[in-house]
Amino acid sequence: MATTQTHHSVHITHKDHDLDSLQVLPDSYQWVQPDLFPSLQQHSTPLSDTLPLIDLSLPDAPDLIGKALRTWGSFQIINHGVPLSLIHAAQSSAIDLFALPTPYKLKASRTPGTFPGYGIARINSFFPKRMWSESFTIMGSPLEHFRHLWPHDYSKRCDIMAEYDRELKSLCGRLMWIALSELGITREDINWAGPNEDFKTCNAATQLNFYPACPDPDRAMGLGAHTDTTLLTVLHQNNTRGLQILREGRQWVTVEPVAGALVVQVGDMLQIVSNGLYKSPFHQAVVNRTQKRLSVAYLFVPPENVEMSPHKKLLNPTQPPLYRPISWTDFIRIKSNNFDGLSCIRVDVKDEKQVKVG
Ligand SMILES: C=C1C[C@]23C[C@@]1(O)CC[C@H]2[C@@]12CCC[C@@](C)(C(=O)O1)[C@H]2[C@@H]3C(=O)O
Ligand SMILES: O=C(O)CCC(=O)C(=O)O
Ligand SMILES: [Fe+2]
Repeated sequence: MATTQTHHSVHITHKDHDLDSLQVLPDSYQWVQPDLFPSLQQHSTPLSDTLPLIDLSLPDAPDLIGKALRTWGSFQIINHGVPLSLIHAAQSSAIDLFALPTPYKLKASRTPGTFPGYGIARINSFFPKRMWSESFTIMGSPLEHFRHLWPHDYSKRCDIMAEYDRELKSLCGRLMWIALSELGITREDINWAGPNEDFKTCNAATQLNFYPACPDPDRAMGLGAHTDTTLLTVLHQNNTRGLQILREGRQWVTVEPVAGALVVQVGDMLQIVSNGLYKSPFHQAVVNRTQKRLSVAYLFVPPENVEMSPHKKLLNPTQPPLYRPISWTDFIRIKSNNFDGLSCIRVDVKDEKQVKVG
């Protein structure tokens, strides 16, 4: 595993494989698991845990969420208020998109240096082998791309994605206040939640991930282990298993698909704000021999140029800040060249003494 960007371009070209048509796993896709997690091999006793499933409509939800965030950095929620019909409509547009012939999809390719559009995940560039997946990223309106993909039928699909963005943004605002309140941080303590204190000033991307059925799933990887750069990621997976979360740095735990549930994960930015009390979990997506898999990830990020830093309410002489202040714009730039972006902004012991706490 390289720590700086060395490997593949993240743009799909005509020369790339059409994964659906392959009967044998090409060498370029034969995954080599990075030696990132040495303790994975050392422990023989499995942790027989499942990711907490929380009913957001119940009064004990905030308490359970606080606990899940401090232990797993993740949980699943039901009764979250996002209409299931909308989730299914977004998912069905994603299925239609990836089913289009490759030359069509290439018309909506990401252009170098930008995120929106069709291609492979940014993190491909850090790994020596290719991942068994394709993706489409939506930031703002997908109109220009959708017009190429569905010249006669783009408008309704744009409306669905706009509605998905509104609903998920509002859910993320709710979840942000729960996560912060559980740390004792109140509305008076945050000055970047926007005029209505609902985090509507935050930005987001909707990432559609598609994992075709794979002829040799044990030797391939859908999406390699990574942490998200976000504040929060809220993910819907279809009814096919694949998402795995690294538990206590030592065991991959499969997140069981639950109809209508959404998986919530802490991202690096919330790890910074919480001064490491909430940790962004490593996660990966494995693939399947017979079933294709689809996930829709909502990546909720801070306003572009506001500096995020460990919240001062969480700091004291024995708990000094672990990270230096950084904006989303600067941090995503660091992460585009460094796999472990958080280590690049960690305050080391000698600097800690110089940082004023309080
Ligand atoms: C908001 C974002 C998070 C993301 C980078 C991006 O600007 C848009 C794509 C996102 C995504 C989705 C798949 C996994 C991930 C690591 C990647 O390669 O692209 C995340 C990025 C991230 O969290 O850094
Ligand atoms: O497909 C999945 O379950 C994981 C997707 C993911 O990690 C992401 O989009 O960041
Ligand atoms: Fe992710």
